[in-house]
Amino acid sequence: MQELKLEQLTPADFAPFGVVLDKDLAEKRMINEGTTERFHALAMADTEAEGGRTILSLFRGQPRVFPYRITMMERHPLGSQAFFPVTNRTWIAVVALDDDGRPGEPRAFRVPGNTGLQYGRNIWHHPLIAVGEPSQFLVMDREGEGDNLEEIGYPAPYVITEP
Ligand SMILES: NC(=O)N[C@@H](O)C(=O)O
Ligand code: NI
Repeated sequence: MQELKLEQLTPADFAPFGVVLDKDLAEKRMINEGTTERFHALAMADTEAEGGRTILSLFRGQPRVFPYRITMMERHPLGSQAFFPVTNRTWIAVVALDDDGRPGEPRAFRVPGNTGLQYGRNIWHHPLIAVGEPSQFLVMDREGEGDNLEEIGYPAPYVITEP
């Protein structure tokens, strides 16, 4: 079993996999007579393939138990998937580039509780990894026809020793 080290998240490091949803990276607009700051267009959903449409859901993830084994990855061939934490708690994202139709070497990022991520369409990622306590996330992804979930196991598991 190979140890998967947690990396600090940077937009550049995450760029091959998707977009970091961070208000400080967004265009800020003052609206509503100056009473509201609009952090505009953190991401653009990519959900229209094969007649899909964008939906917004709420996930409540139970915390994973560590050491946590990464034994599989998934991807959504027809749409992007964005997670934004509602409960301000650090979480973990595990992603991988494609290697001839299978997930390549995974990378694990520690994500601050005030930061979200959008996985690009067809990007390998591990299902939600909540840490410490049940954690809620707004999730923007695709509803529609077609098979939008592909899951593949790793021949040998990776392990995240501690969050
Ligand atoms: N299954 C589901 O809706 N969630 C996963 O895609 C995930 O990435 O957590
Ligand atoms: Ni997913």
